Amino acid sequence: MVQLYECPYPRVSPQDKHSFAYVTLIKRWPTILPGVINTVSNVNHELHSQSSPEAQDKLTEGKAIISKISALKHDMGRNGQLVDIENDGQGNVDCYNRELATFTGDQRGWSHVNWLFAECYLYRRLRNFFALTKHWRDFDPFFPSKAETYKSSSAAIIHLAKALNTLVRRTDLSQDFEREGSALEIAFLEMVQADLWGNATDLSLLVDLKYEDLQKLQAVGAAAQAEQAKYILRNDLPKVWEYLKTVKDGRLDIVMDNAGFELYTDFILADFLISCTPFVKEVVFHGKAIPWFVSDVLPYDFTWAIDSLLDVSFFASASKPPKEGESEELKTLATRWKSHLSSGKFKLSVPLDTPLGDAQNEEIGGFWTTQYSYQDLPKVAPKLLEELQKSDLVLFKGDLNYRKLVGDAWWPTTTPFEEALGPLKGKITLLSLRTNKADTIAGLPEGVAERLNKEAPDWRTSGKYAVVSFCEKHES
Ligand SMILES: O=P(O)(O)OC[C@H]1O[C@](O)(CO)[C@@H](O)[C@@H]1O
Repeated sequence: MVQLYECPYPRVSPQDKHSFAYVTLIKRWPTILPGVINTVSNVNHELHSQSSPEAQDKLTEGKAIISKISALKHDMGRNGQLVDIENDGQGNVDCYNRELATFTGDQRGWSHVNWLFAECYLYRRLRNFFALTKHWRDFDPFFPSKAETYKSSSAAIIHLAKALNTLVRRTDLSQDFEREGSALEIAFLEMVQADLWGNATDLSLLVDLKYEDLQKLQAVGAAAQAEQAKYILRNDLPKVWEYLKTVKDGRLDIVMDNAGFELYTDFILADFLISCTPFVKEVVFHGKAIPWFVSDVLPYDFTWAIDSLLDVSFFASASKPPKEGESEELKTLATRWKSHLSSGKFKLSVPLDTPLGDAQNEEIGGFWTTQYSYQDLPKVAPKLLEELQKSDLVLFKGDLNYRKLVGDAWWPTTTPFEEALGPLKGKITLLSLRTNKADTIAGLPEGVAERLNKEAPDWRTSGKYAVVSFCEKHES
């Protein structure tokens, strides 16, 4: 077995009752799992009225999925042990089972196990229940909620479409970009911040999200951005800008997080860099192979997000539907993105029509749904590393990616971010855009954690604060 990186600090676990891991175990998973049961039950309900043998077969399988999920939830609640994942032919089973075998006694119980491992295992286990069936293999139980939240984001979507289309129409934008405070620099900062705060819309956290909350989270526009900049606890964007100015016609990779609005902001940033700057000529997007942490991007979500912008009926039923002319803005944007896809300027790292679960069988598409921290990426996924090394900048979106970058450990908060990357440090040029939704954090200036512990005790997990962390590749 590969020798994994040994973190000098303990990994977060629900054993610590003050941790967000504990809150997840006792409150969040017990909400997410019944949500999946509901979605399956709704489909089952429809099937009851259909008499075909196929429908009846599907119904029987649906009932079996529901009982497996209920048993899993029950196990969690009584500190049962994590059990081996059954082989379903979809990859990554061995890596989970191998690591699980190294946990002894208490370590294997839901209340004690390493949190990062347990969460990844949970989504792989859920996938297993569907993958083992004939009729539910392509079913994403989180799709309805992803689609609903995307629709509710119409106001911010329209705002950003107008803003980007205006920038793309400007012919003078990249003139004089070397100058401090140039128009291009200001636009860049705005687009990156939209992408950063796009990560605040996370369905796994916002299970009871109300429409008004969503609007607040998605506040966009220069004034809102300036206001929100106060909440960025470490901000490497000036360094990123200096670095980007040295890149010409480069490649950006985005290790995506959530579908819907966050994905939309990823597209916005990617398109801005391609259409308005000389720095980037292609963007490679990396998604997940299986339904993951509720709202992560699957191959289907990727194209669906663009197609929905072209489907006038989709946003027509939103609480803030597009006004006159605004559908045209969405159409202009989506048509440009489609042409980026056909010209190869936008690329998904796996074929666009990859069925659910299939990408798990390969290192490039499957690594993101393993349990591994990215500190172990060089050892565990050397081919993926080689691929990422072709990129001028690898952008990691969101909280889970951040947790994996720093191994989800209790680092002292002032530990340099580079150091927390362990063996990944210096292997690729990377930028992490993360709104804080879990305890682990590194790279903060002295005194920040102490101040916030008094002023805003939930600063590590509320999603209101953020960190923007950059680390350059060292030539070897
Ligand atoms: O979508 P993101 O930003 O990766 O966040 C995922 C969320 O789920 C968690 O993993 C907890 O379940 C947190 O780390 C985070 O709040």
